Amino acid sequence: VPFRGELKEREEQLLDTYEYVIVGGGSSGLAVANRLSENPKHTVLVIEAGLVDQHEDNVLLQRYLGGTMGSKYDWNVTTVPQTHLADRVQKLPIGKVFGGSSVLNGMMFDRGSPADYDLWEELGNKGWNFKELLPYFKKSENFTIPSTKQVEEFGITWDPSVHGFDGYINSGFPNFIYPQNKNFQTAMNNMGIPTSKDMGGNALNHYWSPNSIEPTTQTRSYARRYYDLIQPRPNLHAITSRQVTKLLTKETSTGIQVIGVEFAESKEASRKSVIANCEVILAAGAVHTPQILQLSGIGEKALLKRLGLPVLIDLPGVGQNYQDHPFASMKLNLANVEHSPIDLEKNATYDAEMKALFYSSREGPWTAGSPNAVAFLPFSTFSNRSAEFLAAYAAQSPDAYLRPGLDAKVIAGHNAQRKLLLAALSTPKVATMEFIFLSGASRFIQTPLSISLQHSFSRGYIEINSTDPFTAPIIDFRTGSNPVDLDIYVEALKFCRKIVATDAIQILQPTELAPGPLTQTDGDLRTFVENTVSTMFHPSGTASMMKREWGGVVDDRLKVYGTTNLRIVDASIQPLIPATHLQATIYAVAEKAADIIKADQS
Ligand SMILES: Cc1cc2nc3c(=O)[nH]c(=O)nc-3n(C[C@H](O)[C@H](O)[C@H](O)COP(=O)(O)OP(=O)(O)OC[C@H]3O[C@@H](n4cnc5c(N)ncnc54)[C@H](O)[C@@H]3O)c2cc1C
Repeated sequence: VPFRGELKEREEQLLDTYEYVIVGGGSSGLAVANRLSENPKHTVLVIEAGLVDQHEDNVLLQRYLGGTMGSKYDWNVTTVPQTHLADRVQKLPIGKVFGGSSVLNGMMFDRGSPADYDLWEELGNKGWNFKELLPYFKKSENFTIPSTKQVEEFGITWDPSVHGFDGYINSGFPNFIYPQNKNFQTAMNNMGIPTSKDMGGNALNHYWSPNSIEPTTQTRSYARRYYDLIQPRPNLHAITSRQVTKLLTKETSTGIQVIGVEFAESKEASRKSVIANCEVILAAGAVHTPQILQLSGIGEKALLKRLGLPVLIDLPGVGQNYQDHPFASMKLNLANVEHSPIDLEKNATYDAEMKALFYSSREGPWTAGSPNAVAFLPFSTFSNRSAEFLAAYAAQSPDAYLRPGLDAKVIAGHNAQRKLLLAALSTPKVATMEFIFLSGASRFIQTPLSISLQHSFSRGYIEINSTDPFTAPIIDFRTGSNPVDLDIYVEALKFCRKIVATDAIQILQPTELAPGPLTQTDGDLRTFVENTVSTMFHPSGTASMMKREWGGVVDDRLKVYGTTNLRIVDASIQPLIPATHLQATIYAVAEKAADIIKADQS
């Protein structure tokens, strides 16, 4: 697909000034760039640090899902050793490529429950609730209804009123779904857990999760479509392989004005700059947006002073409130399944046959890879000790397990979050854990039944440790720093065993490989969790939309406090991570952000 905006190769081809300069051509950045450049009078520049993908198989095909992690399209960053996870260092794949993490992601395309987004409004952000986000979920989406065969075989249902049908990102089910996914649904239903008609308006209990997949080619549908599919727009420019190194600012009577950005091709290359007449928009993702702010003198005063940076705006919340969905797995061998994705790796003849099938008809296992069978369960659904665990959180003092030395404002914000979370998690309206049946997905390990805590009380951070923009910031998830978080995994693992014990799964002849039959006590299961939990790749929350006195970084117009014209539109702004995979929410937020920016301009 040819580029429809103008992709520039050299700085000399850029204009000196643009109306809008967007930092980061990732999932949110390309969506916002598209919408802002709809007005031909508005010149828009996207600056992206990474390369442009070449439609390689490991980018486009579900068969090779996960194959870009660790590649040249990944920032390849790691955390500091995680104290509460047996001191393990964690890899954090994030996209360094035009399209950002949407190029790398696992293609699950779902939403949180309405109550998840309503929490954002309850935190004081007017207009940020599910009802007001729904039109933007729809605007970003082009949903393909399931085939008659899938409806008949799997009983997939859907609600057209919650989907969009002409947005840029395709969503739908792959042409092939492994039959054993149905066993997971039956197991859930037999345990009294219903199947949601459609996760779009009710992402709770068991549901069939769509993928971000293009229906005709059965390939990845990703943020590049916001760029590739538009008619030529001479007012939309993009430059890649250029890293923004800092914001250029000036003080005005109404606050700090960001007049442009500085960028460079490499650490050694000379710094270039470009001017923004209207606004600079940060879309660099939850790791790099706080890094850019801190490098530019916007962040916690003590940090900036320690590094000898000017303190333009003392905003202690920058880089704090890091949230993710930590992830653990029970591994199973299923002796009685016809096929699982691991067979593609193990059996070259079978793989070749399935490849031929894919290229002749876009059918078969090469179209599958991303999970479709999931359950997002409220706490009391999977544990009869939910009240006890929530009481344990409630009994903690607000700062008990936060990072030592945190600013009082950030602690106050966390306290506000925990009060809302404690109320929400005691209802059936918000999920505490995701359970994913990966027999139809993972091609690397034997069928995992994965679990992921959706609303950790632990909080991590992103913090520069150098004034060199080419040095990665410190990434500390602080997973499990609140011990109750890890205790909940033990409950979830025990529930996994109940799922496995159902007739619907027993018929598949499962053998538990990990944690394994010898790991039975709560203490041993907890040790297993500490030794195996990793990230689900959902960094968020590090420049949160919250009140300034709560450590917020942006207001509900997504404007950075203390600035006149700096917005943030990426995963950093989510004050509380919703119980879902993040991409659909990222696109919806970006669509809404574009409308906010347009409205404030006129
Ligand atoms: C491996 C993986 C699997 C995932 N699986 C799923 C899934 O199955 N389903 C789902 O819903 N979500 C999934 N996610 C999460 C989802 O893809 C992300 O939450 C989302 O894409 C983040 O969007 P963003 O706009 O915040 O950041 P990104 O899309 O990461 O965009 C940020 C962009 O900014 C660029 N950038 C950063 N710093 C600079 C700088 N200084 N100068 C210029 N450019 C810069 C980056 O290179 C990048 O292109 C996954 C993510 C990963 C990494």
